[in-house]
Amino acid sequence: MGHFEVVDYVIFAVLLAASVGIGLYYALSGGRQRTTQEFLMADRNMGCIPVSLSLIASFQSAVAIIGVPAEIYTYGTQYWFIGCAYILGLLIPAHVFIPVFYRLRLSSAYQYLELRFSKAVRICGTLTFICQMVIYMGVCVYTPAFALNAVTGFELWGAVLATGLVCTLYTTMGGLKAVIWTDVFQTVVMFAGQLAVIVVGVQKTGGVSEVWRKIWEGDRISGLDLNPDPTERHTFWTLGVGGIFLMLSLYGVNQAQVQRYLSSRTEKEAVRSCYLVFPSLQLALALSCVMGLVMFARYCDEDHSEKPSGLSMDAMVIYFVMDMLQGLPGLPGLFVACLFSAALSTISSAFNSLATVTMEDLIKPHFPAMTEARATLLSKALAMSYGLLCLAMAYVTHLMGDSVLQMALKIFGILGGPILGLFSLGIFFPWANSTGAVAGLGSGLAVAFWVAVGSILSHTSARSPTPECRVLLGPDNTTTTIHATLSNVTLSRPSGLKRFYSLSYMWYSAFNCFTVILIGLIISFLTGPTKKEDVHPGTVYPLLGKLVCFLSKPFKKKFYCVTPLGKTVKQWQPSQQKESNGSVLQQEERQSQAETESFFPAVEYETAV
Ligand SMILES: CC(C)(CO)[C@@H](O)C(=O)NCCC(=O)O
Ligand code: NA
Repeated sequence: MGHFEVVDYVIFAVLLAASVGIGLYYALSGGRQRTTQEFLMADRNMGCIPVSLSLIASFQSAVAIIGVPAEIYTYGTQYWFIGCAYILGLLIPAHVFIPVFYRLRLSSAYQYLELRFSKAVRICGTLTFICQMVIYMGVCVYTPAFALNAVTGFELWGAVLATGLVCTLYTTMGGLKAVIWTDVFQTVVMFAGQLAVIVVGVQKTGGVSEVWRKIWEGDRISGLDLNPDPTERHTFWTLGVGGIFLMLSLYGVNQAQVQRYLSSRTEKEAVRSCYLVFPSLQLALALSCVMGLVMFARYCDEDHSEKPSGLSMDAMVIYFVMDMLQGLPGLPGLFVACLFSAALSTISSAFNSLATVTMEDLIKPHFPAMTEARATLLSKALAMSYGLLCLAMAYVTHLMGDSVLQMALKIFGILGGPILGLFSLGIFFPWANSTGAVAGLGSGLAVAFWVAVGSILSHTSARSPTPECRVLLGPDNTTTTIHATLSNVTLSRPSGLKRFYSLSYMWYSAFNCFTVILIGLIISFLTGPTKKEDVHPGTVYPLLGKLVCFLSKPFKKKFYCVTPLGKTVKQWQPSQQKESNGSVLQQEERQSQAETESFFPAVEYETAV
């Protein structure tokens, strides 16, 4: 099993070489990466197409390429309903988070936390983000190397090292421009590899109708599961509603994505790129779900005995791919390139965003006099050290033993959920104060770890039955017996604290986000809520104001704690002055604008940038 021919190695080598080539190109062209503006922000001059492809690439790694088919193969197509969460999960970032962040002209999303709350909140947020991305990176580097090694004997740590080093090289040389343009190229390779497996797989399994018949008879197409039980692992509610919060934490407030929005030429271009993510992300989801279905059709009526035993479901996906692509020179290489493209594009985004927050949030504030040359050099050194750290994290992942998809989504929920809560507290609740924010984040993280560790220790993490496909395809009476036994198992539910621990991991983002908001608001009201005039202009999205705008005027005024965004901020943006000059402003807005301007302490951030 798993013979690579010369052409396969060539394709893989071309991928790595092209990525390094793009890095080299941006190291030598443009401003030659001599300013942090270029290295970390791509000169704020990107168009929407590369940005949108780069946005999908950030969180679509080999984890999704291997993990989603494994999920579909084992549990059926219920996971596909996460596609419903993409609608609000992208509309809200496009119309709430992007306007707030873009108009403040930030470099790092965490600058927002200082403007809205205080330096302490900013540092707490940054540290949480660093933990999240470093742990996630470990999973990303490890996954393709591990899966390939299990099936093909591809050297495990060699592959980990190659990924880590190549990625560090082009990220360090070419900055965000190289990261975005390699993402574009790598996303195309990723789609091509998945498509190749599906086309060849369908052909070898007997054509589309045969594949469909097997999937249908094997009961792999899941209906809409509307079970409201929050401990049920995957239902429409956990995926379609819980998934929205997962998407918000990734596409709304994650630095890797915010940095791409901020690198866009205009705010409109940033919003457009967010919209363009929708079809591509649906395509990515569909490709990996279909791959899982084809894998099912391929193996459901086959004897499993010839397969290597002890392979995890994730490794089984690679086994399937190699099984399909053997004897078609170049295609195994294309798939390996697909896996590593997905991984590289994610890891490079992580390196660059980590270098950015470390520089902008942890180092620069303490050394305001640092020269641009030194800051850029230091950013490069940071990108490189995170590269080495990620190799170490790959080893930690090696010691865990969850399915990789579940592991990645849990990390997003446990650490990303509280970060989402922190930003939401600032953006939607003008009363929240700095003490409340720190307390909220702290308790959010504590509860998140409590539930996560509790679920590991009590082994009650909600699990659906895992039927072997062979069994389901057996004679009718066998099928019914098995179903009966399985539903009995599902009926006995844990109680008390155990039930709390068995909360579906798809709810982690939402649950942890709400903990932060709730505790944050309680503590804020106890310690004295922030007064309207103390809120930094442009940092609050008047959600409540918009919701009650049909009510009476005094009521409306009460809820508009901060000037509606946009108009005000454009006023003090010298570069955008022309745009707002022409617009006719309402009396009320003009009034609050004057009010707002007087509260701007000459906007240090503007002058710094
Ligand atoms: C981020 C989502 C959930 C968006 O569908 C998806 O890309 C996914 O499941 N990602 C898993 C993490 C990863 O691929 O690294
Ligand atoms: Na990726």
